[in-house]
Amino acid sequence: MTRAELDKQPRDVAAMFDDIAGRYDLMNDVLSLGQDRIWRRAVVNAVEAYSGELVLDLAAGTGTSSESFTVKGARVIACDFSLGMLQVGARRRGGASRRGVTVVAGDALRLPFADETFDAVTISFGLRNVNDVDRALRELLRVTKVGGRIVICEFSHIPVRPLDRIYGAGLKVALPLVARCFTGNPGAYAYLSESIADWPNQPVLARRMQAAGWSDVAWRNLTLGAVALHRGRRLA
Ligand SMILES: C[S@@+](CC[C@H](N)C(=O)[O-])C[C@H]1O[C@@H](n2cnc3c(N)ncnc32)[C@H](O)[C@@H]1O
Repeated sequence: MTRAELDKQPRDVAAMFDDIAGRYDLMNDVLSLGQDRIWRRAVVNAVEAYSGELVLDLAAGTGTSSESFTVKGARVIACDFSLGMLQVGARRRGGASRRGVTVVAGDALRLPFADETFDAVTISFGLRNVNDVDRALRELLRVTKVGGRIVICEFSHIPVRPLDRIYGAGLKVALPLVARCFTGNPGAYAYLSESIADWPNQPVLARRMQAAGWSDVAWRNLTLGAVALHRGRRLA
């Protein structure tokens, strides 16, 4: 049973996701009470990928969202460094390159793509797990075409402080408890609540995106701010 700590050592993070890959999508539905489907739909709308475009779905995991980006004809590269997560997804889709989605193993801190490859890049619930967020934001910028866009979906903070504290305390108790019933790795879900509590709030993440070189940065809260969608553009 492997769990990552808040220093987010890449080996621990990848091993933790390898460990929970089989039940990952089921747990998302259970723990979010189905809200994850609403969040994913919001990401697809924000990415707005069209025919002829190439989209990078970074930290794609099992690729639950990846296929949705192909609906209007875009092609998607689903990239992750957990081979366990990628394999579960590829098995489910019937292959590593199916229905407009191609799976590529890679690290967010050293993306295996040339400069200015993608029309849009997106990362859902992945950035929080990367041990050098600013470097990942710069890598994402590097592989995005000038004029291209980024959409980040991540757990965030309810803007009303006392509510956020109550919510955080609830997560700390509930996540490992529920995970104990459904998975053999409650530690991974203790890490989830700890990493959410430790994650910067919406304005701070927006400033870090700007510092990495992203322009027109804005965000929108989902589920009262429990999740936030940040967007930006590469202008130069
Ligand atoms: C919570 S899952 C999110 C999966 C998927 N995006 C989703 O929305 O369900 C986080 C994913 O980030 C991946 N990840 C974390 N750090 C990474 C890195 N440095 N490079 C590539 N993938 C990474 C993990 O392997 C894991 O699959």
